[in-house]
Amino acid sequence: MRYLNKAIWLAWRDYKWSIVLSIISSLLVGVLWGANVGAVYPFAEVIFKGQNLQQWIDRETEACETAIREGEAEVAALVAANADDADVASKRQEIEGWQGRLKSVNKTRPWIENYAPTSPFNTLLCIVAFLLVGTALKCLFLAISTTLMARAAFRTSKSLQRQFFAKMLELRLGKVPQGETGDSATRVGGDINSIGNAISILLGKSLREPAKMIACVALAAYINWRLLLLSLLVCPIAAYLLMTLAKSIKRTSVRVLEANGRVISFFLQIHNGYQVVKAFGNEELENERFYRKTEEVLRQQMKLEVYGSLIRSNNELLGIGMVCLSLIAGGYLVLNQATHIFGIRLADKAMDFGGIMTFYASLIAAADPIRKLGDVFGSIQAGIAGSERVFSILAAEPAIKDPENPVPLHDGDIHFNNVSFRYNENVTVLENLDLTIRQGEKVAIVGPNGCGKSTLINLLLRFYDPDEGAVTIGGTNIRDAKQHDLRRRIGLVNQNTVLFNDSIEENIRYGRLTATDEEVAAAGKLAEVDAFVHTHTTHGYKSACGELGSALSGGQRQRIAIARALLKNPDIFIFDEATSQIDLESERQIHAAFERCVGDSTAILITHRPAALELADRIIVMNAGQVEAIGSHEELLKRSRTYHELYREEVIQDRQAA
Ligand SMILES: Nc1ncnc2c1ncn2[C@@H]1O[C@H](COP(=O)(O)OP(=O)(O)OP(=O)(O)O)[C@@H](O)[C@H]1O
Repeated sequence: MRYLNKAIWLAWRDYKWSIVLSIISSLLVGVLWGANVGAVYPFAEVIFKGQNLQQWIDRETEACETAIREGEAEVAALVAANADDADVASKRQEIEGWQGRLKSVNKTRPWIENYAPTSPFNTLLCIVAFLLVGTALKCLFLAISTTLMARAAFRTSKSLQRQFFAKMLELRLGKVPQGETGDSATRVGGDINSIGNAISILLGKSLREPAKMIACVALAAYINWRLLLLSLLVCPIAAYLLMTLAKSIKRTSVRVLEANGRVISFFLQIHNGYQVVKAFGNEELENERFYRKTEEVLRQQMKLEVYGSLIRSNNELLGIGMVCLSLIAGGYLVLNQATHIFGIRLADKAMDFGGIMTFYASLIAAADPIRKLGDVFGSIQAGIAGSERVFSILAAEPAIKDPENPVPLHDGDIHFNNVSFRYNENVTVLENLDLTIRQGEKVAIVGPNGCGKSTLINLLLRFYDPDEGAVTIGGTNIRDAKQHDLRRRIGLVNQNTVLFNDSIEENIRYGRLTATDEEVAAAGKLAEVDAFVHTHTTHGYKSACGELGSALSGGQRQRIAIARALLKNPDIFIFDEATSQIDLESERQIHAAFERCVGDSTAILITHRPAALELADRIIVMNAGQVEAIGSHEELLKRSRTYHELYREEVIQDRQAA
């Protein structure tokens, strides 16, 4: 509940007035509900007996006065006969009951005499009009209450979604476990919606229905509080069952959310990797796996349904239990015109027909909100479960943070200073690595697969922080600068080029959102996007790239990525080459584009390709997380065994490809 309270506090902070007005409207709904039930009394007492209100008040006054007179006579007789004190006190209490009743009748009398209609039929019309107006007003306040609360709840859940999105971007850096995509998708979708739903129910229905219930219970208490207490005897048992079920509902709600996350993760994985599934003919297997995952959701959802129906039954039985107890006891009192059952006083004075009918009506009317509250339990528990999952993410500290007092970065050489790094405890990826890349220099980094080349770039971009050592630019540790200040200087074209599902033009503009159409076109031209955009696409730069750039080839995607990085006008250009996706002609075009685009910037090229090595002033050979050798192509062929091997393999591959 602690986390759901946080969500409620957020709603309160931002939408106070909506909530206040909604709560006032809810309370008015309750009052009007009780008032409508109160109309049963005049129906039973006045209309059924064919009287008007004036006749009724006269009859009431006479009945009270007679009862008081007879009671006082009985008390006098009891005192004279030296009867038991308790009997005398009990009789006196009864007289006080009638006196109280007479007092209220006398208070009402002027109103009835001045304003009430004189014929029974007109009295009936007035009661019907009161019912109609009361119900119309109740509907109006209900609409106001639900609309205002929905506004506050939905806006809060949208704001939570925005916070979650920003947090997700913040948290995706560094060595924190990232969780499954589907799980995050479930949190930002289903979980946050369940929070909104719970806020709306907690501050709406959960106040409105009890308000209705309280109004009815208050009316019942006014008529006969002792009988009401007797009716409420079933409440503790029902409350205990409710608490037990609430715990189970919360636990199961968490399981439903988690299982749903797994279904979505699996769906996304197969959705993206469908070609592999098809190519290996594993459709049956994946259908079977998906079936099992959805079965798990179904199992938990069915459990939730059973708990929900148990809560509804519990509440319904509570309502009917209250009514049954009062039916038996109240029926006995009225039929026997008694005030005691088994020697226990249950009424101040003998109850009349109208009184007991209104009492029953108010208990039945109180049972309806109790039944409705049965439905809200599941939603509130789902909201509690959802809020725990969402707020635990919102409260998480990012692994990569800006320093409290950031210093500005200046252009200059890049130093990897005795850097060691591991993604997990067991495997060291970079070990005591020292490397300097001079400002404006073009270097190529080569090395066998998995030797840590991309990791080096990840550290330079501060996607991770080194475990030991430091990365500096122009003598400043990049950890002392703002992340934005660092990354705005770097243009990245990485191995798995990610394009968004937008036009080619907009994907290029992503490098600098303020770039004009002309600047975008110029970057496209320089990066050789022009070479395919006019011949291979239907709408030129306006053509869509497809989801993750799926409508384009690997080489085309990389050229768009180069144009995008170029538009940023970076000080440092990083090009992590995905050689496997690209044929020799595309590779040539990409290298030409790269050479033209880099200009005076520092350029780091991660490649295996012999052709690309010609673009570099120096070649850095990495092996097993360390710099093994640095030099020109000719020097390295002589000095570095690793380089020699790599070069030979690539040249053979190129020959075969040609
Ligand atoms: N996010 C990660 N979590 C855990 N281990 C990782 C992660 N990324 C890379 N590694 C591991 O770190 C090592 C270095 O990976 P890196 O991507 O830096 O190699 P690389 O030299 O760029 O390889 P390639 O030439 O194949 O791209 C590999 O053993 C890899 O399995």
